[in-house]
Amino acid sequence: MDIPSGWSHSDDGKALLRTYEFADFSEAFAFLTRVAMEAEKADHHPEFTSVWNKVKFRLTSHDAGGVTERDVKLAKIIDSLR
Ligand SMILES: C[C@H](O)[C@H](O)[C@H]1CNC2=NC(N)=NC(=O)C2=N1
Repeated sequence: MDIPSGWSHSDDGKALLRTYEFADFSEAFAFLTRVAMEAEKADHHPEFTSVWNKVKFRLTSHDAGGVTERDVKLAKIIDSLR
């Protein structure tokens, strides 16, 4: 499966990973808010961790137990919101 550039597969192959860095926490959180609204629309939700100016995503399809086209689509949406 082709994945968008900037994303990688987790070691177990079950998720797509990407870390974004921002100027500060406020920028990072504003980005997360945009992602949250689009994830709701897509009915596909990212796992994420946030530490000050960095946001790390892990995309997987729980029902399928791995990466599907829904994750690839969400990755592209997230990229478009950066
Ligand atoms: C019913 C609804 O479509 C499912 O629960 C969705 C919601 N969001 C989801 N998000 C993610 N990342 N994986 C899923 O399998 C998933 N399932």
